Amino acid sequence: MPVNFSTKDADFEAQFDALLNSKREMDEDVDKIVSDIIADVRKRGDAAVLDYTTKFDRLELTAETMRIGAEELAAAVDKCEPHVIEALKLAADRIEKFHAKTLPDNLDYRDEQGVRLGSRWTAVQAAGLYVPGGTAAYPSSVLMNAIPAKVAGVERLVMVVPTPDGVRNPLVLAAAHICGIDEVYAIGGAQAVAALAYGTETIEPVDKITGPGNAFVAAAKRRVFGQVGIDMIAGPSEILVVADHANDPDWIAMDLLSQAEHDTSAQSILITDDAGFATQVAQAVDKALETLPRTEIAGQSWRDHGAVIVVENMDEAVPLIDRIAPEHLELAVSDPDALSNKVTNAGAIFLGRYTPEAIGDYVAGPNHVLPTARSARFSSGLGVLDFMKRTTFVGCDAENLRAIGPAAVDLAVTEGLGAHARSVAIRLNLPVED
Ligand SMILES: NC(=O)c1ccc[n+]([C@@H]2O[C@H](COP(=O)([O-])OP(=O)(O)OC[C@H]3O[C@@H](n4cnc5c(N)ncnc54)[C@H](O)[C@@H]3O)[C@@H](O)[C@H]2O)c1
Ligand SMILES: N[C@H](CO)Cc1c[nH]c[nH+]1
Ligand SMILES: [Zn+2]
Repeated sequence: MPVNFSTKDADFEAQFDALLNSKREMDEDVDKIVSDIIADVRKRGDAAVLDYTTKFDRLELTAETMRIGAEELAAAVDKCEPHVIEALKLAADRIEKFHAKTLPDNLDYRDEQGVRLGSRWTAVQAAGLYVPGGTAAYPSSVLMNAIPAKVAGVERLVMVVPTPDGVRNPLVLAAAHICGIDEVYAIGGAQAVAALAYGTETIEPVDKITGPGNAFVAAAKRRVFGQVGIDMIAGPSEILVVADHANDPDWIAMDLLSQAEHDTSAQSILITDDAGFATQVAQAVDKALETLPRTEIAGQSWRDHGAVIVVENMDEAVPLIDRIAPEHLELAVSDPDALSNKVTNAGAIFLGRYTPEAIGDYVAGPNHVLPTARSARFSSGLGVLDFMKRTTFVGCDAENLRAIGPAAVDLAVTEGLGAHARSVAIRLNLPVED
């Protein structure tokens, strides 16, 4: 059974803290396994990647066959149902349009002293895109990774995707082809992240690794940060649904299960102001679980990590939402804007009874690669800016260097940095007193 408690309970704070601190992904065992895998890939390169692929994905590859060639990617389009390709293209188009609107502007101006100042955005040169594939194939995650990278102008896109038992999902490959990715490797988990970060004999390292994955992928991204950039920790999925009694319990149950079915470590939470409605939803979840294809995974996630919290009124929900900082926040209430405007920490917000989170997973337009494990307190969903970096520039001439330079000389002297002081003073014929 999921945990079920109310703000009226005397031990509410203790129960809420236990929920916040429950470890769903980053336990020490996972971190140890991942650090060993990364060290091994650094030492043995391709051989280690191939060994772990045999171990975890149960398939024998070679340095040559781990790459999925451009012809296979193109041929995959014909293996998919035309209406599904159309759906993929509709999704791609909407995602592209949304992300294009988020391209940043450069800055170039002269300030009051006439000093030229500005900043300029450029794309990272090579990006590694992690597409999950352990327990389900995620063609949508190909789009969500690749499209912002393309919009940003990344030159080299390298996609990795595990293919357990050697099963290559045609729609994943078709999505790569449609997005114009031509360097794809059939590898996953920590070994793929390590290969992208450090390189192997076959795979050139990248500058930035993005994309979602399970606990092993999330831990590996944490570990390689610094060697490469990462987008964020996009680990096992989460949903927090805030729903009043005016909802259909079956709808809300399915929304909770839509994220539970991703992973046994996924987390679904319901906050409601009606205890009777909470019971109806819990019953509806049990009923829905009988019909779902991934009932084992969804059921385990719901039992082990699910939670139902009853509040006295919806205003009480706001600080709880901010403390949970969910990946997805669904506001199934009559005035979603009123609640939404008060929330600070959430990866993505879904407004109103007719905006199920799943619409954002596929076709809405904003990215579905989102921060999990409370990291929405300080990070955002994947976007164009994740594939770009900002360079600032400054241009002085003799006149405006004379206006602002003496202050720099003074500050350099107080920091005891004589060469700094002199590199400015020498241009202005100023004396320096250390
Ligand atoms: N936060 C987001 O934005 C977002 C988006 C989509 C998916 N997801 C999450 O992505 C995840 C997909 O998980 P998945 O497992 O299906 O695919 P995955 O590709 O993330 O992981 C599969 C890989 O995990 C590694 N692995 C599995 N068991 C291991 C073990 N015992 N030791 C070491 N490595 C091991 C293997 O290398 C395997 O190839 C889910 O948790 C889902 O919730 C998150
Ligand atoms: N809900 C996931 C992000 O947590 C993304 C996804 C992909 N396919 C379906 N859903
Ligand atoms: Zn999903």
